[in-house]
Amino acid sequence: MTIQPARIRVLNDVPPREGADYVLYLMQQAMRVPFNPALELAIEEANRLRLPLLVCFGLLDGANGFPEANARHYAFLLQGLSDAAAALDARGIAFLLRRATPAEVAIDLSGQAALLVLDRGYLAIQKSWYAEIGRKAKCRIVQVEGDVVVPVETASTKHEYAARTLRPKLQRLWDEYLEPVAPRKVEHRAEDLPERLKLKGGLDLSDPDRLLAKLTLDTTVGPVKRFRGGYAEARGRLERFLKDAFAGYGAGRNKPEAGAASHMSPFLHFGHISPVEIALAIRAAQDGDRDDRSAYLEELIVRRELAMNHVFHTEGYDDYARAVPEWARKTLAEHADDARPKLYSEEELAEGKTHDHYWNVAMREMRETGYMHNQLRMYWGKKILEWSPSPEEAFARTLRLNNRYFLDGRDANSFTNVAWIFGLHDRPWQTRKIFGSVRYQSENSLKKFDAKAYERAVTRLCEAEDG
Ligand SMILES: Cc1cc2nc3c(=O)[nH]c(=O)nc-3n(C[C@H](O)[C@H](O)[C@H](O)COP(=O)(O)OP(=O)(O)OC[C@H]3O[C@@H](n4cnc5c(N)ncnc54)[C@H](O)[C@@H]3O)c2cc1C
Repeated sequence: MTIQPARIRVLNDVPPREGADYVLYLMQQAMRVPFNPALELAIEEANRLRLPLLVCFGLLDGANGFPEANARHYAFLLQGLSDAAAALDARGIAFLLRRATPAEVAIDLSGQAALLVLDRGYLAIQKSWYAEIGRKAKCRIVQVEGDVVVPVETASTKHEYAARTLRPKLQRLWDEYLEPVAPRKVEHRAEDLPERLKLKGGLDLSDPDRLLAKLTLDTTVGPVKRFRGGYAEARGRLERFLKDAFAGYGAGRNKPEAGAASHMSPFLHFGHISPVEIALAIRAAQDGDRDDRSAYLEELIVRRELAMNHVFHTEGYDDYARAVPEWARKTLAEHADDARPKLYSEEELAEGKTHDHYWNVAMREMRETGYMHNQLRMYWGKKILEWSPSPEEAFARTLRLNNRYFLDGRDANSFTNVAWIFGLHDRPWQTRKIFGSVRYQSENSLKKFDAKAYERAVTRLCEAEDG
């Protein structure tokens, strides 16, 4: 199966270097071996040039750390990298993990590379690494989009107004992109790497939890037991979801207690599983009907890729003034002086010390286990807007809490969905206090599902974290 040309961009159109030691792949987003078009393209190129492949990753910590990442995120990241390193080794491919910025690692190793393959990524920090690499790497550079179904620029060339405007564009194209990525034969194994390249400065990933302890990180938010990173974990969860919970997803996805959620978001965020692999598994599922399938693909492809579209086209996606549409900022400003019957500090919110019992339960799930069901995330965010002194402050708090506690935080989905709370991708509704015409969510939405059963599930999950 060839890699769709629209996934590939040549950043530096020079011929592959002659007399090079390897083909280099900076695996900084698609941190997995299966369904990884960048990896397979790198293998094809290495075979063609009769070279081994070297895969690398730049690990940031301390003052250099990835923005807003803490020990919870790093634990999951390292577990996934350890899994990927073992899978690469099994295919005869060398993996080098260095404590440096991704740009430093790639630029340094590009000196002996025939060509460099990169993943794509649309957050500001990812774009800054790739821009630096594009300027300084000393060889041909090819970038491959492996973490969306339809490449962002192919799906649409503009900032989309809402899901309804992007959906038909994606639906027209997605069959073309829902193709398996066949593993290529590795013709020149890592043993072929010359002696002088015996990977100096590499970190040992055989025990990711031990490596975690050596890093300088924000440890005030710790690892969770509920989720362990890596492709094997992601695939296992997906299979359990398809067997036990997928039938009924269409009707049950709005019921947090029903278990009708795949929990794929942390794995998607870290690139531990491909959205193409998930979508193909959904299409092939034995259980579940048309409704379940289309509801899931709506979330996985339309909603997720709408978020990519927003971040791609919005320079200040983390800034209230630039991420929230004008009509929504205007109506929220008109109601900025409305009396707020309840006001909480960010600490009170983080600790779940509000008058709203089920909001506190949801906050506990997030704080202690790193996840919350989509239905409750909407309620959670709308209440922060209601209980904060201004919409600007509410936006900043929601984003900080989101990115601090969720394992899937700091994602295009995080920035887009937080902005959705404030009116992005939505339309004006009936006007009311504080919210103006931005959509409101009342406590009545808690009556649409079995909140007590949800609370029992959260208690069990949190006890398992303590045990
Ligand atoms: C205020 C708020 C904050 C959010 N923050 C994040 C975040 O930080 N990171 C994140 O990944 N998602 C976020 N979401 C979107 C959504 O809630 C999660 O993606 C979803 O709950 C993840 O759980 P799951 O994998 O079990 O979902 P499932 O229901 O099993 O859905 C499958 C996949 O579809 C995608 N998806 C589902 N719902 C949405 C959605 N509303 N928008 C975009 N993609 C979606 C996700 O990739 C998800 O993994 C947020 C939503 C809201 C309202």
